[in-house]
Amino acid sequence: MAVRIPLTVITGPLGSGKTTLLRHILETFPKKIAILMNEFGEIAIDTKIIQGKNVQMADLGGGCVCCSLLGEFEAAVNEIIDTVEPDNIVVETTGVAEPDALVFDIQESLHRVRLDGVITLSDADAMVRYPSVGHTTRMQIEAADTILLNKVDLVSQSELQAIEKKLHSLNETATILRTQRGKVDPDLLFGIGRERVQPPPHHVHQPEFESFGYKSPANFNRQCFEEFADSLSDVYRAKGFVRFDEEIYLFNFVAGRWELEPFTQEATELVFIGKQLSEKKSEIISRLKTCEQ
Ligand SMILES: Nc1nc2c(ncn2[C@@H]2O[C@H](COP(=O)(O)OP(=O)(O)OP(=O)(O)O)[C@@H](O)[C@H]2O)c(=O)[nH]1
Repeated sequence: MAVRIPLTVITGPLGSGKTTLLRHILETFPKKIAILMNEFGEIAIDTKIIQGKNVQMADLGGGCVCCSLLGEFEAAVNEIIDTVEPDNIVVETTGVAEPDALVFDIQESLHRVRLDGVITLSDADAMVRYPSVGHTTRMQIEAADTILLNKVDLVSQSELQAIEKKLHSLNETATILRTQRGKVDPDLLFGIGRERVQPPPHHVHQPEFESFGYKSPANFNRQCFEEFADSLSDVYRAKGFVRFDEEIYLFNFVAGRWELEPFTQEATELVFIGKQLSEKKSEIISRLKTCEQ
């Protein structure tokens, strides 16, 4: 029988640092990695962030691999194995995904891969600012073999200890590693050899978040856009690319904190994610449009 290719699932809440971790892995891990991404939102941003880094990618589109895309997922795994023969496969789930159905499906139905491990990112900053752990986040923590307690730069030592205690109470067996911007020795993430068998999931998962996208050929006024970002209180997560004065930046917004990073990309395209967002969509877009020049 052919050797099964190790597959690693990366999960964790919206904006916790999954794509940042992937960028770090691609810079530091010497093996041939193939990446499957499942994004929430109609415009695929993460795929574009990772593209061009000499890696084979497959994008599972804007749905949730945990519920509706299992057939598509299996086909994508088979295709990536046939075309690139990777040493390792990494799946980045959406932040709203509960990984149990995915883990079950990988173990039950995907005979060409072996689930090596589940890595769950935990957002230290969000855990301090929003201490109640929601259902999806709890499922992500429970599924983990390794938990990366990320964004340690944004919280105090005593807060970190309290979060670690909480994580340990939800998952006694996972290894917890503190990270800043996902910087961890990749050898600690691969070769876990998970043995825990996932029972069949029972729930019907309905993401409570909504999203919308916005594309524009315009140049944006930077100061106006920064004021817009400061006022995005109805949105939990926003990401994408924005053009100021002929230069494009990667925009990342998580729970009120935001960053801009110079990035090579074609045009402005942004995704906004939040609860009950459809009610606020037109107001958010009209505020954004005032920054077009
Ligand atoms: N201060 C700080 N910021 C971080 C750290 N890790 C990630 N970030 C920032 O957090 C934001 C979100 O990071 P991403 O890696 O895009 O998060 P994600 O989990 O892939 O997001 P989704 O795919 O939308 O769920 C970006 O602005 C990152 O630069 C960290 O350790 N410290």
